[in-house]
Amino acid sequence: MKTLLVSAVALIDHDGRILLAQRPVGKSMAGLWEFPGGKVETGETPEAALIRELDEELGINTWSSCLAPLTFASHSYDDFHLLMPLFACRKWEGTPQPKEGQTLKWVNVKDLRNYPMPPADVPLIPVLRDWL
Ligand SMILES: Nc1nc2c([nH]c(=O)n2[C@@H]2O[C@H](COP(=O)(O)OP(=O)(O)OP(=O)(O)O)[C@@H](O)[C@H]2O)c(=O)[nH]1
Repeated sequence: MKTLLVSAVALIDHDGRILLAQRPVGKSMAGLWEFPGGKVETGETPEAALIRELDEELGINTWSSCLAPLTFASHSYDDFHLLMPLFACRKWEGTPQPKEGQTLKWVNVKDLRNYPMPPADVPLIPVLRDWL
């Protein structure tokens, strides 16, 4: 099975809330809440992929030095294996906007489990809770 490398980030605001994006209708796993990010392209570092995706999806800018490695997901879906580093980021430029039809929501860490997430993300929730 193919391993897909996806880079994702927990953006953390001044109140310690995390930004979740709801996958739009028409995509796989529509309606589920996920961390901003996306596929790492050939020749790209996970950090560069994330900086690019944050610009494309949310219209914000950040820097490699502001991306702290936090944890990762490793999960087999039916047709691929997902390997997803999760970074934490507290510093960016601009205000996140839903540029790709997503719904955005700032969520308190203790409320994360009320937002249905892709199966790969579920084990990440306690890590965030312990870490924040
Ligand atoms: N960005 C992001 N992707 C995730 C998370 N959890 C998770 O399983 N994924 C999966 O990782 C892949 C991310 O790729 P992507 O974001 O570039 O792809 P996409 O929205 O176009 O989805 P697609 O595969 O349906 O075309 C998707 O298959 C997505 O379902 C998460 O928390 N954040």
